Amino acid sequence: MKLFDYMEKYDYEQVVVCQDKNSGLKAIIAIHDTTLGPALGGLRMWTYASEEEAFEDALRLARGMTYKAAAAGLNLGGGKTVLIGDPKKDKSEELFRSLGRYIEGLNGRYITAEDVGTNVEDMDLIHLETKYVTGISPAFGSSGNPSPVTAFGVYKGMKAAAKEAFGSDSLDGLVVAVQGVGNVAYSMCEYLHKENVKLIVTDINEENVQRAVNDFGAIRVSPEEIYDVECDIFAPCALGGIINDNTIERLKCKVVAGSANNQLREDRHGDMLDARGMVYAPDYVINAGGLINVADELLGYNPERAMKKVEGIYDNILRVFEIAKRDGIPSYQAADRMAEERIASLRQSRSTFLQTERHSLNQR
Ligand SMILES: NC(=O)c1ccc[n+]([C@@H]2O[C@H](COP(=O)([O-])OP(=O)(O)OC[C@H]3O[C@@H](n4cnc5c(N)ncnc54)[C@H](O)[C@@H]3O)[C@@H](O)[C@H]2O)c1
Ligand SMILES: CC(C)C[C@H](N)C(=O)O
Repeated sequence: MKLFDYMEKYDYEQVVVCQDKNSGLKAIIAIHDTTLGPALGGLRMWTYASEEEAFEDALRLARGMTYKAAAAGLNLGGGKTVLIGDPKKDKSEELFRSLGRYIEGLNGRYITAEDVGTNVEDMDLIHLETKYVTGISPAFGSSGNPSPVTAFGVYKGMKAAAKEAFGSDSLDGLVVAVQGVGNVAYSMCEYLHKENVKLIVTDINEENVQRAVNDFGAIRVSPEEIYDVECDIFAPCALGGIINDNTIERLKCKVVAGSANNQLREDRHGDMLDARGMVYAPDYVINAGGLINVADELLGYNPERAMKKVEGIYDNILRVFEIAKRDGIPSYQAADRMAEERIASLRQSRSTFLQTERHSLNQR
């Protein structure tokens, strides 16, 4: 990847490469766009096969956060951090504190939170070095683990997608195939199980599969089989890029709705879903619950207020389908349009000069 070409193509503001030999820190903080506010996005810890893969992931995920915040109506920009390492073996206090110092150095341009491979304890370590971290322990007045709230939003968004596809938002009796039953999907399955959904699950982590089988009577399949099962809704809840040339032909569902970020490997895969008459609930609209929840910390965290906003994902998903029909475009494009229009209109209004301390003549 040619870094500057890629940054210019999607108009990224900044990429920070963090290295600390002592703690083993190798991390990339990508800030995509801060028109709407500070870039808020999670910290992913993953065993990337190459540095290039890590850069690509950070950049793609950061841009996704810009769109997620804009579409959710939040006053936040988009950013993300990837930390190269194995979350099962490579975590240490020094590692997260070292990263915390880099985040502090950005002076609030970027605020972090949990993502795949990180948890509340990791955020608490980062918090020892910087206030620019959300999703820390509730004892600090924070919102804690965002995953159950993300799950609630995905559940609500899935109901909206069912309404579009089947004419009713009841999920009772439907079959949902879930790829990856980790933090978000486990809580999502709880909601689905209560609504009498038949669950088919897969995961590369045997413990997680077993938990879903035991707790929700889910049927297990292998990670490869999940694309071939007969189901009403396919819920991608693991990693990105899984809607692609190899998988679309195999899917036997009417709806794709899940928590994973960057589900479409390329935009054209959204066109392919549309051409096959499938209802796709755009990833960053349906999975915004965790972001909405941690963003509420910036106002002084109020769980009732946050959950009320997360419920709005139902209407937001319906709004995306409306725009898609109105403009004759696939749903992923409709979501992009909704987000881009909000950023463009606020960019315009922010061009008005506002006096700040920095410009004050009193400073002379
Ligand atoms: N946690 C949040 O609040 C949140 C918010 C928005 C989006 N997301 C996105 O949702 C997805 C899941 O997040 P999470 O926090 O639940 O992560 P997690 O790590 O707890 O869960 C992911 C699960 O997917 C499994 N998995 C990985 N590769 C797989 C494969 N090829 N096949 C089957 N299973 C596989 C993992 O073993 C794990 O159990 C991620 O894409 C994340 O970026 C999470
Ligand atoms: C801010 C966090 C809750 C980010 C979350 N991992 C997401 O992708 O939305």
